[in-house]
Amino acid sequence: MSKVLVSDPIDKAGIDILSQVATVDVKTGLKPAELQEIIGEYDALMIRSGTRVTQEIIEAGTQLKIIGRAGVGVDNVDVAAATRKGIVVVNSPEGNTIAAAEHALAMMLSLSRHIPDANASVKKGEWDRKTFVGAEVYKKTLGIVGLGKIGSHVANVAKAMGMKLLAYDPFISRERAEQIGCQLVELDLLFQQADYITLHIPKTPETANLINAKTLAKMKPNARIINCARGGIIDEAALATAVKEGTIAGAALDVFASEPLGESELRSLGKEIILTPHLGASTAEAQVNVAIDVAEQIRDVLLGLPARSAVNIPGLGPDILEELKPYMELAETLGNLVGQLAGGRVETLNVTLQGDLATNKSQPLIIAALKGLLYQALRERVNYVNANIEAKERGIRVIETRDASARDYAGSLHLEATGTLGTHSVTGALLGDKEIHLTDVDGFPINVPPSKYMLFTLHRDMPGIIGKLGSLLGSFNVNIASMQVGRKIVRGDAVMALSIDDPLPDGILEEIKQVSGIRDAYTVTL
Ligand SMILES: NC(=O)c1ccc[n+]([C@@H]2O[C@H](COP(=O)([O-])OP(=O)(O)OC[C@H]3O[C@@H](n4cnc5c(N)ncnc54)[C@H](O)[C@@H]3O)[C@@H](O)[C@H]2O)c1
Ligand SMILES: O=C(O)CC[C@@H](O)C(=O)O
Repeated sequence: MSKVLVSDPIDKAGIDILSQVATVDVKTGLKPAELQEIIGEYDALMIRSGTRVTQEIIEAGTQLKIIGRAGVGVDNVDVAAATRKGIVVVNSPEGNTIAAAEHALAMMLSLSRHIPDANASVKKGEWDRKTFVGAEVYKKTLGIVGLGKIGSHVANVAKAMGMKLLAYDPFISRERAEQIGCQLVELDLLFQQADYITLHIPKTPETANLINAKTLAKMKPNARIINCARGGIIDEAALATAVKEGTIAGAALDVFASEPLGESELRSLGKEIILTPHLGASTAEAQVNVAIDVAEQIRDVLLGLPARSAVNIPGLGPDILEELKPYMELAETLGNLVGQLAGGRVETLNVTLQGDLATNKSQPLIIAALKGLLYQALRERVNYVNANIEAKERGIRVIETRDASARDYAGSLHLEATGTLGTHSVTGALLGDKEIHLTDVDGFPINVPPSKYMLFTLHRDMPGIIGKLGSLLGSFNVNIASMQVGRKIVRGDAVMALSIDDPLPDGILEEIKQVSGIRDAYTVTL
């Protein structure tokens, strides 16, 4: 049975799902060295933001197949190191969207009405109504930096509260922003005009210290900043100075450059600053959502299925996966088959999406085809994560073609592999949207479902050849489950595809090649 380590507090709903397929150890609060010491025993690691999965941890995770982040941000995982080792990294892109958006809105209102300090004052026995006079958000301008999932929900609620919305997000269209009720503006204008600025962007080299002494100086003296996104987007020292000097009116931070927050000037400031300990995702609902979302993906990967929100498998979102999953299996089978027919070292793989498939996303199919192609060389070490990298390292050139006019089947996939021993091609389609069929081998039309053990011959279409081959296989006690001949012209060249019950015994392939009329023979295991 597989073993899963859960190293941060995760809702029981997730643990229950993992327990269906694995032994689950929950060990929270491990020091990096302790995690490094034990990670080698585990097939999967499930974390929240508390565990840092560094390159050292990944190197020590010799059995690791998947790292599941119960949340959005994977900045506490060395994704590049995981990718190099073929470890899938999954997250829950939407499970805590509402929780994080509501936390940002709560921060905005708390800042405006000084709720945390007023509450603390009453609890101390005071009744001070003068110090805590606030400001309304109604008719004020909210500047949203990052109009993704969380930013959009914040916009919807803020609009209902009567706020005017400005947004800065270079990756979304003006139309999309307008749909959400936001005016898309340049960052400087947002800084100059907003009464409230809320950050909903990832931390990247472009966004690190986006809020600094220079940008703070552009803001209005009544401006308040909310950061429930990522620490390090705000220069904390510059922010503390700006609040102390009245350059801006206040800030509410849920995330910090270094967590847990250590010694910080921010702690010494008054009601203008609100600090929470990375609570954006901490609602009962969000924790159930992210735990289930990620645990299901870990379960699937441990069962050999693809994950729906893998961050290191390019182009494979949940919607795409749902649609393309059967075709990915087709691509992988064809890749495995053509790799074995080609033998030797494959140098070029031509991937043609035919018929209805021509309008689909090709990247997941190419990855699956490469995974199949490299299986003979790498076995279980190749997966959807590292197939691309492994292919590049082996110098395999991938050429993608689309041919919507190919209409033999509604949608089919054609792979052609050229290598040191020549060129071979296979085509396959899905029958009834599910069942894989080989529809062409080396240009000869056939229609057979692939089976675990197969034998292909290239031969001259002439009387007696099938009988000779049958007798030869019989003499080696090889049972033929099915057989089909594909030919283009009568008595010309032909391909025979045989499904056999067991692998061919050693030496028989050479004897098959000696049969008069048989030009070549290939045995494959799928
Ligand atoms: N505090 C918490 O507990 C908590 C919880 C959930 C998410 N988060 C964080 O919130 C942030 C937003 O999450 P999301 O789910 O909305 O992500 P998302 O991917 O849906 O949205 C991010 C948006 O930022 C935009 N963006 C990227 N670079 C930008 C740049 N340089 N300038 C402006 N916009 C840029 C993107 O185009 C995208 O629209 C992430 O950093 C995430 O890790 C924090
Ligand atoms: O695990 C958490 O509580 C924080 C999650 C949050 O930062 C995220 O990126 O999803």
